[in-house]
Parts: sequence; structure tokens; C-alpha cells
Amino acid sequence: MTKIAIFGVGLIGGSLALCFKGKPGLTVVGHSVRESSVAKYLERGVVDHATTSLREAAEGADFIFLCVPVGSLEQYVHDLSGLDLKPGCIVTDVGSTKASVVATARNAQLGNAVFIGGHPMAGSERSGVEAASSYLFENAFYVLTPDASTAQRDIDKLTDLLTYTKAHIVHVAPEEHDEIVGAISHLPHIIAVALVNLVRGYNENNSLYSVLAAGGFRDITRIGSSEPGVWRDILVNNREVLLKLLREWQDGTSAFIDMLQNEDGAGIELAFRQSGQFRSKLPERRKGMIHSFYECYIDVPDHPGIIGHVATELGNSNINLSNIQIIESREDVPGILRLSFRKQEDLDLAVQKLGLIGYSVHF
Ligand SMILES: NC(=O)c1ccc[n+]([C@@H]2O[C@H](COP(=O)([O-])OP(=O)(O)OC[C@H]3O[C@@H](n4cnc5c(N)ncnc54)[C@H](O)[C@@H]3O)[C@@H](O)[C@H]2O)c1
Ligand SMILES: O=C(O)C(=O)C[C@]1(C(=O)O)C=C[C@@H](O)C=C1
Repeated sequence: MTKIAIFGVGLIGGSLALCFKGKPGLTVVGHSVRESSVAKYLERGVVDHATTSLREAAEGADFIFLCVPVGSLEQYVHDLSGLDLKPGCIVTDVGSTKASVVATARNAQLGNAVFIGGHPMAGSERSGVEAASSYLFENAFYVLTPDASTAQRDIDKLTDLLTYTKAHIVHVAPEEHDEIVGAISHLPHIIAVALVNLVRGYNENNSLYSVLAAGGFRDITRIGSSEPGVWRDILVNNREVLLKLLREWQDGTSAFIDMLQNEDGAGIELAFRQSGQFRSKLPERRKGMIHSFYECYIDVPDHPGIIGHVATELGNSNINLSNIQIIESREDVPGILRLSFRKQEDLDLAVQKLGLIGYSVHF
């Protein structure tokens, strides 16, 4: 049996556990520092075995996934270095920053175990094992950060195991990763939170703000509901990159102040045009960086059975739908459905079919 130990079975650790559990020859052990969490992992059936003992989870493991918040990763690498890990064991993590954990692991005495940094570029604003899903990584990019000293055999071993996630593996250097992910993930989280808190302040004096908050506000602020402790650790860890990005962001907002002061309509139009052109060229029509390669959105009326209707229509036309999701753009009604497909042909056929039966489809 190949033993996989997962430390921190939350959104990401739990989703990995669900990808591996029940696969031939694999056994999944979950670790938490809390007894109550261990009981929950077992109750929910995401792992084969669970323990509060670091030693019991780690020893004899062929793979160790560190899925705890970024601020605890280095301590875990340190604690593992005090154990007798199985020779050839691959230790990896899923942290949203890479430079510090990779540097720590490089200096740690892991015996004959090997560390390869990792970061699945998929997630959500939800947290905990309750939010875990075996589909979370499907079609997402999964960054690994091996360096010149990492044996190809070990990279292959981890890559082979990760095929169960159905993610696309990419190799990126840790520092480059932190710069890029700072811009496309960490900065957007800061902007979302700052914007929500700005409106929260206005709303204290006038509750119409939250009543009228519609699609635009909700679209840009979904990630403003992310887990505070996880994001505290990410931002503090990547602070140098983020300070630079925030200064550049200030330049961006200053440019808008100037354009408004000068009533520079052409400048505003240009900014929107350039932004739209860049977004429309994002690879494979993906919305965000995550989830699925081929996606479209449809507006749906507010009546029961609509999801079933869409799914049935596509099924009847032999169109393979890989995911369907309600985007909660309004409080109590399904407003928009996000449909995901594995193949471009399926997306094209779906767009055609849904258009014919009267749905408004957009990308
Ligand atoms: N949320 C995302 O979208 C996302 C995406 C990719 C990677 N990540 C990274 O994955 C890791 C886990 O994030 P998550 O979203 O699964 O969070 P989560 O809160 O869902 O899960 C975190 C897990 O770690 C445990 N934990 C929390 N604090 C701990 C501590 N101090 N010591 C030991 N265990 C602790 C929790 O009990 C839980 O099991 C983080 O490093 C995060 O940066 C998150
Ligand atoms: O989709 C989301 O909710 C996410 O926050 C996922 C997201 C992102 O910013 O894109 C968040 C953190 C990660 O480390 C990777 C992905």
C-alpha cells in the first residue's frame, strides 16, 4: 500500500484526500492537532485513518502533504525533520506562497526524504473539510517548484500521484511564483476586502448600500469572504511583493483620479478597452485562473427545476457537462449558471444548443 499522509484536512487537504481515497493501492491518513477534527475527518469519510500523532501519520508515509496555513508550514517542515521518515518519501505542501517554505525545506534535515514545493491554483472563499471536493482541482493548474537538485524520478513520482487531481502540472521557480501569484491572487484578495470594508462603512449609515449591491459588487468581492487566518498568513508571508504591488496599484487609482479630474473620457474608455482586450485573451476562455478550461455563463429565470432543465437539454444532445454552478449574484434567486466543459467542442455545441432554446449565453 502507498501511504499518503495529509496534515491539515481542510478545503485543500480534504480535497486532495478525496482525490486519493479509494484509489487502488492508496491509503490516506489525515492529521490534525485537534481530536475533534480527527473525529470529523473520519465521520465525513474523507480519509481512511486519522490521528493527532505527527509521528504516526508521517512515519512509513510515501507522500506527505502539508496543507496547513502558510504561517505553520515551516514549523511542520522542522517537526518532520526530527522524525525517521521513510527513505524516498516525498514531502510537499500546498501553501499559497513558495519562497519561504522552499528555503526552509532546503536547509532542513529530512534524511532520505525529498521536499518538492506545490501550490494547486484552485480554491474558494470557503474553508474547512466541509468545503472539500474531489473536483476542486480538475483542469486547474498545479504549480510544483522543483529545483536543479530535485531528481527527475521524484518529480515523476509526485506528478504521477497528482494525476488523480486531474490538474495540469506546471513548474515555476518559487520567487517567480510569489511575484505572479501576488498579482493575480493576493492583491485581488486585498482589493476585495478593502472594497467590501469601504462599502460596509457607508452601509452603517445607509442600509440601501447592501440592498442595492448587485452583480458587479458581488462578482468582484466573492473572495472578500475568504478565511481570515489563512489570508493573514499569505499576505504577511508575501509582504515584500505585496508592498510593491500595492504601490503600483495606488498609481493605477491615481491615474483614474487624474482622468476624472480632467474629464478625460477618452482615457477612461481606453482603460476599459485595454482591460477587456486582455481579459478576452486569457487562455482558453477561462473565467479566473481556476476550475475548468471551457466555460460559459447563462442567465436563468427564477423558477424551480431550471438546473435540471439545462442539464437535461445538454444530456439529450450528448453534450458532456463537467460542472454546473450557481453564481449567487442576487440574494435569493439563482441569477447566473456557470457551465464547465472538458472540451472546446462541448462548449461550442452547448452554446449553440442553449442559444437555440432561448437562453442568453455569455463568456
Ligand atoms: N483557500 C484556497 O483557495 C487555497 C488555494 C490553494 C492553496 N491554499 C493553501 O492551502 C493551505 C490550506 O488552506 P485551506 O484553504 O485548505 O484552509 P482551511 O482552513 O480549509 O484548512 C486548513 C487546515 O489546517 C488546519 N490548521 C489551521 N491552523 C493550523 C495550525 N496553526 N496548525 C496546524 N493546523 C492548522 C485546520 O484545522 C485545517 O484542517 C494554505 O497554506 C493555503 O495558503 C489555499
Ligand atoms: O477562487 C478562489 O476563491 C480563490 O481564492 C482561489 C485562489 C485564487 O486567488 O485564485 C486563492 C488562493 C490560492 O492559493 C489559489 C487560488
